[in-house]
Order: sequence, then structure tokens, then C-alpha cells
Amino acid sequence: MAFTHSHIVASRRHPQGRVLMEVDEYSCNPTQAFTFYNINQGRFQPPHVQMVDPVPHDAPKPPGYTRFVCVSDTHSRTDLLQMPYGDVLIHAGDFTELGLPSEVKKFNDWLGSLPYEYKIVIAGNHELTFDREFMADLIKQDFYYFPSASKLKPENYENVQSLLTNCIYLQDSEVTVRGFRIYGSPWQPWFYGWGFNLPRGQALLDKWNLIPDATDILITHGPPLGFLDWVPKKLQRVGCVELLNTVQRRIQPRLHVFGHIHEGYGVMADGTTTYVNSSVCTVNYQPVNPPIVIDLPTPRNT
Ligand SMILES: Nc1nc2c(ncn2[C@@H]2O[C@H](COP(=O)(O)O)[C@@H](O)[C@H]2O)c(=O)[nH]1
Ligand SMILES: [Mn+2]
Ligand SMILES: [Mn+2]
Repeated sequence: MAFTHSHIVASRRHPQGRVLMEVDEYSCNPTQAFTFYNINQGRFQPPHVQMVDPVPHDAPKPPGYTRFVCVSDTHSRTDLLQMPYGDVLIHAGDFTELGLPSEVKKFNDWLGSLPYEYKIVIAGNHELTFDREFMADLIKQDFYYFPSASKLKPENYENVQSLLTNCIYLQDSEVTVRGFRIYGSPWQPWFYGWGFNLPRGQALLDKWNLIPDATDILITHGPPLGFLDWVPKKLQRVGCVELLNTVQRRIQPRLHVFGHIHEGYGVMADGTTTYVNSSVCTVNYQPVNPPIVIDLPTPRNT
């Protein structure tokens, strides 16, 4: 395919300086997008893009650093999980199977037993009850696709976020801890109509456009295109193209933590951002992947 001008224009600069992202022409075909950008732009190639070895759990923390312990996709299976030393826990969503209040309470109790100074959590597609519009639609459809959630009464989940008393819960919102600006968002590309699903393209880009430019640490449930987003049994890349463009061209955070694609567990870097797929569960929902530890220099004056 010829390398035309339109293939490199996925962003433009607003007169006041902000980079405005535009929908990528390969938005709806992430496998094709990966192949095209890899062959024509070397966008996922070494030396700048590499796999990274995570910090061993027993490594001493360098002075002046903050230690982040990253997990996701624990799916109510935390009982045997060995948690390492750290300052800040990040959970990138899918902490339950269906977002049932009983599961959320169990998760919150587990969080309460952990010694981290800060615990930051976002929802994933399995936290059905955290997605108010999704639940309203589910009731209209008489729980057709999720019959096991049909016994839920609205009064038991309307305030489900309030059950998370032992963490900072982010949903298209941010918090600053230890001088790091941290932003969290649960949305991911539509896949079988779960919670926080949105179509690829403008709908997801509208969510990513809410992320402030100066974000240091981004937490999303799903991966960006090309980073730990490979689904082997389908031979597909399933990461979000708009999320990749937003991360690489606009935000350029120090760290991007996500999960969702359990098979992608691991760490990569592109020379600017470290990408962590922190899925604890395997594709068969076995909670065997250890939490991933990342050390970052703590910003001065904090
Ligand atoms: N081909 C795709 N597979 C997907 C996608 N999103 C998720 N998945 C697969 O499901 C498991 C588990 O995800 P969960 O959210 O139900 O816990 C994941 O590891 C993939 O195998 C997708 O968009 N496309
Ligand atoms: Mn999951
Ligand atoms: Mn998921």
C-alpha cells in the first residue's frame, strides 16, 4: 500500500497549542493498523520499542523513587495472591466477574488488608454495576444477556462505588499522589456488549480526549494498539488505535497501566512510556501472574 499523506495525519495542533487527535483511518482494524504502521513507520520496532524485565519483587527501591505495584484482572481471585512491597497499588480493572455488590465488598476487604500508602482502582468491562447506562439497558432487556445478574435490585448497586472505601476509585477522573498526576478510565473497544464498551473510533477518542496533557501515569482497562494486545487464538491485535495515538502523540505519560487482554501480561517500553499489562489471571482465569513492580523517580517538591 502506498504511503499517502493521510496515513500520517492523525493529529493536528490547536491554535492554542494543544494537540487535537483525529480518528485514525485504521481505527476499526487494529491488526491491519499494526501491520501498516510497523512496516511503513517501524512504529513497534526496536531499538525504541522493547520488552522490559519487571523489577524483581525483592529488589531494593532506589532512594528518591516511588514503587508502584500493578495488578488487573483479578476477577475475585485474590485469596492466594502474593503481594510485594510498594508505595502505591494500581488496579486496572476487572476486579470482579459481574460487579456484584458481594464481590465488590470482598475486593474492598482485600484492599483493606494491604499495606500500601495509596491504592488506586479503575473498573473494567466485568464491573457491570459501575456502568449506570449499561445497567439501565440491561433492565430494559430483562437481563437477557446476563441472566445471572437478574436478581440484583437497583437499590443494591446504584451506589456501588461507595462500597470501595479502601481505595481511590477513578472513572474518567484524576488524582495526584506523591507528585504524580494519575488519570484512570474504564472504557474499551466493544466486545460482546459488556460494561464500559464503546465502538472503536470517535466514541473512544472522545473519552481519551478527556485525559489531561500533563498526565504522568495513565490507567485504562484496555491496551493501546501494539503493546501487549495480542490475542493468539484469534491471531489478532485488539488494542485501541486512538488510545495509542493519544498516548504517543499527546500525553506521553511515564507509565501506562492496563489489563483486559490476559494473554498480554508483561512490560514494554517505547523510549518515553513504559507499558504494563498487569493481568493477574490467564486467559483461563487462573490467577497465576505475579503483580508487576515499577519504580519511578518521585517528582521533586513532594
Ligand atoms: N478477539 C478479542 N478478544 C478479546 C477482546 N476483549 C477481550 N478478549 C478476550 O477475552 C479475554 C478476557 O477478557 P475479559 O474482559 O472477559 O476478562 C481476553 O484475555 C481475550 O482473550 C477483544 O476486543 N477482541
Ligand atoms: Mn479480565
Ligand atoms: Mn476486561
